[in-house]
Amino acid sequence: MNKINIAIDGPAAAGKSTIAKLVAQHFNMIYVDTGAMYRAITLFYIQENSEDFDELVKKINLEIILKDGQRVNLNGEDVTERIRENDVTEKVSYVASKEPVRTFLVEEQQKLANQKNVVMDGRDVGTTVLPDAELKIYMIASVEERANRRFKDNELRGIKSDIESLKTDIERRDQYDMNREISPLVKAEDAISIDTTGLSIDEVTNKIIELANVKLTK
Ligand SMILES: Nc1ncnc2c1ncn2[C@@H]1O[C@H](COP(=O)(O)OP(=O)(O)O)[C@@H](O)[C@H]1O
Ligand SMILES: Nc1ccn([C@@H]2O[C@H](COP(=O)(O)OP(=O)(O)O)[C@@H](O)[C@H]2O)c(=O)n1
Repeated sequence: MNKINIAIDGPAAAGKSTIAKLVAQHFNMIYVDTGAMYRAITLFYIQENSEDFDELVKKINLEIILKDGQRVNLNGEDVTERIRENDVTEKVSYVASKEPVRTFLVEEQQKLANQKNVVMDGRDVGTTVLPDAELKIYMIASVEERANRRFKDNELRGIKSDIESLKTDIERRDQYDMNREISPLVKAEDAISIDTTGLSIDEVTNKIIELANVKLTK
């Protein structure tokens, strides 16, 4: 069976990471959550309290550990859970819009995928990081559905939130991500759009496995 890369892009809480992990498990592929990398650099930005992004990307020591699910180490400290907290969520779209940050992380992400056999999720994977990915998915869901999903997530993580403010945050980040200058969130021309509103995790996962099998048997 030949090797492929799968790119899954879309707005916050569309279901990208959950489905990407399951697809990667099914095909024994490597799973990369690019959002976690932007969150980690945002945490560093908060810690350093500096707007000098050229300096930040030079100083940061970011380590992505890709086994049994992705762990993220920032300057030697495991921050995999910490980067999900509200202070990071509030700033990540701003930090992710900065050119030095994007150049640095896109290069890191491309290194992770150069052996192929990667399922990578984010906002610009199919357009910028892996434009030659054999399968590209653009995953969406209604704001209502995504706020409800993120609310349940936060409850499980012990993070305080409410549906209305989650809806506002999700719409804010959607707008920020879609309207920024550098590699905005947009559906790649050759991406297949999947609206997961009302679909179960299994239904979405099986759909992508089906699409991937077509590519793998070519
Ligand atoms: N099709 C689906 N139906 C119901 N819940 C889903 C579905 N896909 C994902 N979820 C749940 O929604 C939440 C957000 O999904 P996640 O994969 O983190 O989204 P994203 O990576 O796009 O931000 C998770 O709790 C996940 O279990
Ligand atoms: N490839 C990517 C991934 C994330 N991001 C940014 O990082 C933020 C957090 O990504 P995420 O996937 O962890 O966020 P959720 O969609 O899971 O809430 C997004 O809102 C984007 O602003 C990006 O710019 N490019």
